[in-house]
Amino acid sequence: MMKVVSPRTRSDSITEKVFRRVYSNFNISTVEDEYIHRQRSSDYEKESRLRKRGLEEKEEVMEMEQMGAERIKTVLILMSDTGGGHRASAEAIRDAFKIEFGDDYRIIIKDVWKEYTGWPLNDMERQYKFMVKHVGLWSVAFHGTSPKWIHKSYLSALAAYYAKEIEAGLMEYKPDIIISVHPLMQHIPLWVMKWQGLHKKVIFVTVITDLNTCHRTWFHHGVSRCYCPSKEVAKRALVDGLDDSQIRVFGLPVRPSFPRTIIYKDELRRELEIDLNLPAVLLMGGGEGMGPVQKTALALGDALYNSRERNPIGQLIVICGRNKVLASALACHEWKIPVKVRGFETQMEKWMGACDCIITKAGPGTIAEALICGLPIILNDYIPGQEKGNVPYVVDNGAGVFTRSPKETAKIVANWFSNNKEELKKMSENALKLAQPEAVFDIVKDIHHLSQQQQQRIPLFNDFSY
Ligand SMILES: CCCCC/C=C\C/C=C\CCCCCCCC(=O)OC[C@H](CO[C@@H]1O[C@H](CO)[C@H](O)[C@H](O)[C@H]1O)OC(=O)CCCCCCC/C=C\C/C=C\CCCCC
Ligand SMILES: O=c1ccn([C@@H]2O[C@H](COP(=O)(O)OP(=O)(O)O)[C@@H](O)[C@H]2O)c(=O)[nH]1
Repeated sequence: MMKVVSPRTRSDSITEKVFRRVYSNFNISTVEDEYIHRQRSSDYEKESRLRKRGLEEKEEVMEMEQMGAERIKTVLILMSDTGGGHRASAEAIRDAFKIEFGDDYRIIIKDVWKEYTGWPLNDMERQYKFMVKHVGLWSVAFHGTSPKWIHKSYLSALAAYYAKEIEAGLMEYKPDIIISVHPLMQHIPLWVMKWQGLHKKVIFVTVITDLNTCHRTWFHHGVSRCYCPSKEVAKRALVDGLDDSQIRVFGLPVRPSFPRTIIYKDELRRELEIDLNLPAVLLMGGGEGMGPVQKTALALGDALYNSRERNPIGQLIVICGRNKVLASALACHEWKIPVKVRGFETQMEKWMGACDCIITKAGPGTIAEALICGLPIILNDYIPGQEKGNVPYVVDNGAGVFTRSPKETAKIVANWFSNNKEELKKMSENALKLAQPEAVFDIVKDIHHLSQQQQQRIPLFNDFSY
């Protein structure tokens, strides 16, 4: 069913603009029609090209295939700084590729939305921050966009509107492999690739960075692989219609510096100038320093001080991430116990390795890292929707507890550091059992395997297609 609109009827409304873009790009009315049309014509062109070339060219292809085996592959990782977790996972994948395959892969981490598109896609960070501050609003947006028809129509309109810009972004990097580590980076690039006839040549995989109650936009049927961090997420992927063959469960990708750093607590404490003898609690709130960090720090300042004996029973490290207001408020406070207040840290494995337990909102990245370091976790907050399921993931596996009360949190830590060291030890063991330190290596090895299979099927696409 084609609906062609005459240019004379065009107005400046957003809807019209979207359709105008679609028509002017492809001279066709609907997105679905566009797929079919583009696909058919590209298949037809491909077939006739192959027929024309004949045997002579087959030999040429074989020669190029041998050269291609040595060609450096380009991997484009799509992420957005909505929270700190997506970037951390992207960096983890980049570092693991480097460790496993040296210079065989060129890794580019990009927020293509920010660099190549306009509003609202290029402004997601700011809008997301606003929404999660007003949790009710985020909850409505998260659950309201869960039905497929809602998010698909919204995202397809954006894809059509920004098709040229995103195409330009892809052309600039000419990726052999695209890895999305963000829930909103499946549909649009896959549509654009389909329009270009690249979807069979470029490997597209999704690496999910939510541990349990993730948004349905993560599950796109057109991906070669959907890497799920847990069985719970894999079940959701199956229910959403992904095929078993697309799903792999390796764990959430954590920067290799976590599993590969040999941790000597004393050495780390010396390096970070932390007291060697007092137990230490790490307090944080994701990359943005979210959640009840300030109130909890103050409550810990009281609870970890033994006023009868006039000495501290523990020490506190607060990592405020990018929250400068929080960092300066805490730095001004007068503490009775040893306290370190830090901003955004790039070597989180060292801070975690130097501490005995952690208090954090239920961010999946921080949870996965803390598990690798064997840190018992007190979860003190979660973002509705994607982080809600992380609470039972930790608590039901005996790796931590959940409480929203800063006083209760401080009491638990004081208890762990004085009378209840056994519980702390048990939880640390459970955390290590739940940890998946090899996940990121398993993921990159599987992608490498996919890439080798692809090369056998469609040799050297990069030399023909871009
Ligand atoms: C019927 C009522 C619907 C009302 C909504 C109307 C319009 C859309 C407005 C908002 C879109 C809301 C998007 C919801 C889908 C989000 C999927 C999701 O899980 O997002 C999570 C990420 C953040 O990542 C998480 O961060 C956590 C920590 O902070 C943690 O680390 C976790 O692991 C991470 O997964 O959220 C986003 O990226 C949201 C960006 C939302 C930007 C909102 C502003 C709109 C701007 C652009 C719109 C672009 C796309 C919207 C697509 C809508 C369809 C899904
Ligand atoms: O100063 C900081 C604070 C946080 N992080 C990292 O940011 C990520 C936070 O991800 P998470 O999923 O926990 O929460 P988000 O920030 O996405 O809400 C984790 O990898 C943290 O180690 C970091 O590198 N430095």
